[in-house]
Amino acid sequence: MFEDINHSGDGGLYAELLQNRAFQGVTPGTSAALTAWTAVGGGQISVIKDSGPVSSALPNSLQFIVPSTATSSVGFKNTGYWGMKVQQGLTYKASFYAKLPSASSLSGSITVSLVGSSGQVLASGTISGLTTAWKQYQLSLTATASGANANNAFQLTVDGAQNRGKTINFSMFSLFPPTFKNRANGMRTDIAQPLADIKPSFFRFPGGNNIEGQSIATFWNWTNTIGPLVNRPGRPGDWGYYNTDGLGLLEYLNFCEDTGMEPIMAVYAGYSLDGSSVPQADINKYVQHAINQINFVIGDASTNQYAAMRSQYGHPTPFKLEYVEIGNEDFFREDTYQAYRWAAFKNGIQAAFPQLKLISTASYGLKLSPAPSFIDLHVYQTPEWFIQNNEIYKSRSAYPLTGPHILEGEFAVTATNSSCLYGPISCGRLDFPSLRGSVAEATFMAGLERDSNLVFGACYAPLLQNINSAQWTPDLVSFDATNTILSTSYYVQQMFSANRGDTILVTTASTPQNPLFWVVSKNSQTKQVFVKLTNTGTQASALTLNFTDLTIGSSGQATVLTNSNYNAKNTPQAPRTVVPTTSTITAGKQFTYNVPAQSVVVLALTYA
Ligand SMILES: O=S(=O)(O)O[C@H]1C[C@H](O)[C@@H](O)[C@@H]1CO
Repeated sequence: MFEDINHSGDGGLYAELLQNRAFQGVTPGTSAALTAWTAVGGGQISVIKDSGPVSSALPNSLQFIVPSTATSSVGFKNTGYWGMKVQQGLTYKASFYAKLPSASSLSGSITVSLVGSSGQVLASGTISGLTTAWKQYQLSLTATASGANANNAFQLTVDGAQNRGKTINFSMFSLFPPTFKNRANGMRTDIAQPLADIKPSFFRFPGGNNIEGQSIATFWNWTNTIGPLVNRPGRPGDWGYYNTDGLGLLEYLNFCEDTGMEPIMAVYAGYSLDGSSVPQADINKYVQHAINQINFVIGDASTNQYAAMRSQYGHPTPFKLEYVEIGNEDFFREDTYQAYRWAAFKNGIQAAFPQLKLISTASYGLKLSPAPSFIDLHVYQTPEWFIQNNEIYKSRSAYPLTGPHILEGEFAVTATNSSCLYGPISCGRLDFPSLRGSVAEATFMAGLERDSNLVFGACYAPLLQNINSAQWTPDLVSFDATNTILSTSYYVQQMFSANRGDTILVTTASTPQNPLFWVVSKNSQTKQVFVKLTNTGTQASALTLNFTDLTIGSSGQATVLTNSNYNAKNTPQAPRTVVPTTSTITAGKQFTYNVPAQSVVVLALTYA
């Protein structure tokens, strides 16, 4: 499940290295408008509302003035998102728009470089040919040395003595390292690769809260997130920072394709976080907006104008799309969801796309018409809750198969104190996932797998956090400009997802369940059996497995996540405290496996 929370996108998975690259959403003339930008050599910089902006989407420019007393090189630099990684041998793609606001000429060229924390030049190039018209300049910068740390910067300078008193306006800067699968405007490789390594089957996006807008006026409007970056205005995100929307609808879809994930795409459903609902009289405009969004994804480019945009931007064929989510957590405004919003979107979208599976986001059991066939349920709880509720969906009377099928679209152990699930660290909130929490999540997930005739998908949330700016902890993967920290819960997601059966095997327990929990499945393609086990207790426990119907190979692989400290965590200071270990075990039609204390185990067996 992905949304731009904790700088998951801007400053995270989206590989743009420059923060505040286009002065979106800032107030000209303020110091905040210059976030991440600083002057070099006495250059004078300020953000102005440009009378002749680079585009209507980007009204602000960086105005740079060479002091009349300049004697050496002067300019400015961007320090990235709490730093930026510069690696020797990598080629960085830099670009920006520039113009001379009044008839003048620049003597010499602009030097564009990557500089280390003590000013050493790590890469450098020059551009020239500025005119009084906006023009985009692009250059590749190959680093001849690595930055000693993350405190590197992207810098532009001119010869001060030669250009005293001159003014240059700039906008839409960009600096990209090599990206995941070399996608233009793509993803940061050392975050995308661990996500791909989970072998996820789907990607729920773009929210979560971040689709809803703080107000109706600022909902996630997909049309502002496609096309050339210079035409993307960005928007005030729902987690306290402005979203550039450089990571937009097509970038999400390309990422899904590059990692083999199927999108579970949300559409804005007319409820925003200030509690407002789009009035019934206006709702059909938003339904059409959603239909257009879906046509961008799966429409016929030869007949539909929004599908034609997809083709124009590089993807002529439709993407794969099976599920569309109607809003997010609309249980906060069940009155309007029940009265008209659900029906408007369900009926409107289903008429246009009969094959799509539409997911409700209201409470389970809320009477909706038409009745939803799919529903997204969220839970943030304590380790004990997840263990005690591992059979929550087992009851056919409480959850009939004829009722809505379930996406557990957000779940995580967030705290150790049930009266403080969303509170501060001081009252029991987790800063990073703990082994205890991850064992509890695995116990719950084993139950979801056992009930996968009702539960069609599950995903941990939130996915990512930049440790310099987190609004929500714990998160599956943490990072800063140079490091990525995979949590104990990350390993649980990976162990469960990468070892996936297509058929659940019924088991009869010879020992009491608690503190042992399990789910057994087989993959009829690979002829494998997966035994997923948790031991929530503090003592190892021997488990004898008898396979009555299958001929099991004599050896298998055991992947184990455990630690003697039940509260152990992978943190920036100790990122690999708890990592899975894999070993070969003796298996067969009957064998005993000693399940380690406080552990998550996946036994991968073969069958004839
Ligand atoms: O403040 S919350 O509503 O609890 O926010 C939660 C629920 C929401 O869908 C998601 O964006 C967020 C954390 O993943």
